[in-house]
Amino acid sequence: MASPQGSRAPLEFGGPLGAAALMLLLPATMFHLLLVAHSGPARLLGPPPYLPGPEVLWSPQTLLLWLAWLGLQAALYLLPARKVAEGQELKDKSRLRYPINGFQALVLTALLVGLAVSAGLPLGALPEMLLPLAFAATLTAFIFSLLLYLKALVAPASALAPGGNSGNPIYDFFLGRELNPRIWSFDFKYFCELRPGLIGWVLINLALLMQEAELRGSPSLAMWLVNGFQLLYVGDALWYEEAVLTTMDITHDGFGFMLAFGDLAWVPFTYSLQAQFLLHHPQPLGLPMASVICLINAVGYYIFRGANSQKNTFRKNPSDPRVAGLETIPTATGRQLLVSGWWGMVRHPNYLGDLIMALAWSLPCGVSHLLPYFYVLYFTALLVHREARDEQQCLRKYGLAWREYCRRVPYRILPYVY
Ligand SMILES: NC(=O)C1=CN([C@@H]2O[C@H](COP(=O)(O)OP(=O)(O)OC[C@H]3O[C@@H](n4cnc5c(N)ncnc54)[C@H](OP(=O)(O)O)[C@@H]3O)[C@@H](O)[C@H]2O)C=CC1
Ligand SMILES: CC(C)CCC[C@@H](C)[C@H]1CC=C2C3=C(CC[C@@]21C)[C@@]1(C)CC[C@H](O)C[C@@H]1CC3
Repeated sequence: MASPQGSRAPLEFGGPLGAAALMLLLPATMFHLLLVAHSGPARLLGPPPYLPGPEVLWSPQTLLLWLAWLGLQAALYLLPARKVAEGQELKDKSRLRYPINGFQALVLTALLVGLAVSAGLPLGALPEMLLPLAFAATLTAFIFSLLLYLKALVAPASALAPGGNSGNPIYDFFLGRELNPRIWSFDFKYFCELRPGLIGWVLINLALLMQEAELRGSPSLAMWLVNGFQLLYVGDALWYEEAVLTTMDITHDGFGFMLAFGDLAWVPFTYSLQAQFLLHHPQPLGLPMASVICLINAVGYYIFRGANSQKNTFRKNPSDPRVAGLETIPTATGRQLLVSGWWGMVRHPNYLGDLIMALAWSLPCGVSHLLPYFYVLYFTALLVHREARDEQQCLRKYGLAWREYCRRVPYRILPYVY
């Protein structure tokens, strides 16, 4: 039996009360966004146009469709991978192995969807099903988190996450107790983080584009831009899938409601908000403005990819010629911290690039509504909070060396501002 050994870990997210509030607030926000996106006024801060009854939210066919989607992605996950990567060292000094076939899953999904559409599958009908689909995803996330919580009760103490084991059931259910819950080699957290939600997001975007084409004869330039930018982002995440193995979600956070809901429901149904908005609120966009927006996205992507690749290359092999010339700070753990290049500009250059891209995804929606800028606002809050969490973890890991890094690189995300 697992013992609640993590009571020493400081409570995050406002403790049990904060966790309980977030468990209500996050699904409520997601449904609010889905409802207002296709209402006439589309007011982010206004009331929803109506409160959906159970007949709108619940549909056994939609639940089956959602489960079939999860099943398809699980089957693609189990296909032979081009590479099997090792994760970070665990408490018991072992390392888990992960298949690297996410990009392959994206391509195979695209082929299957293409075949199904040419055989008459009405993909353009998907936008009408977003509410019941989001409900099915939320329900699945709740039940799944409950099963994960129960599974952790019989997990060995070495399998538990540093947080998420406070002894308070609400907090632990939210944060997740077990670090890498698996059945045989099937890793639930790694699977959920990158597959059903991320690929589902671009599929929803595509369905919205197709419905716009049905409604108006052809997709608008704004819709093309949003689809293109977000496909690039998802394709990039799956192409560089191995990098997710060093994120705090995989190495530090347990798998509980926060990540299960975030991965399965929040990502596909709220990250597609701009495309949902555009379907119901067409925006004129000329070529000059579209070019400026493409440039903003390109700058964001350049910083995001440059920073992530520089750190990943350095972590894999510090003597790689692409990073060997960079200045570093030694730490007591034997690892080094980069203090020049992208990581000498601010302490989280990858977040800066990500935020610039977030802005580029909203700009095609014009400036008449605040709603499509929800992602920028939410993402800024998420990254500021995430940066603070990472900072605490790095301070614990690297102590004085981290303080020295903060002295030499004083800004966190935005040079000279924050
Ligand atoms: N769209 C979305 O919803 C989200 C997107 N993201 C994106 O995912 C990506 C990964 O983000 P995230 O996991 O938060 O964190 P990072 O990729 O920024 O990783 C942080 C880790 O990098 C290492 N590190 C920090 N500073 C240095 C340095 N100077 N030199 C070398 N190593 C350093 C430390 O780990 P160590 O030393 O152990 O290697 C630290 O814990 C980002 O691009 C982010 O923008 C993240 C969250 C949500
Ligand atoms: C529901 C809450 C508000 C919190 C949910 C957080 C999750 C949505 C995010 C936590 C970390 C994530 C990462 C990504 C997607 C969003 C979640 C799952 C990426 C896969 C996005 C693409 C990047 O290239 C890598 C990211 C890793 C972290």
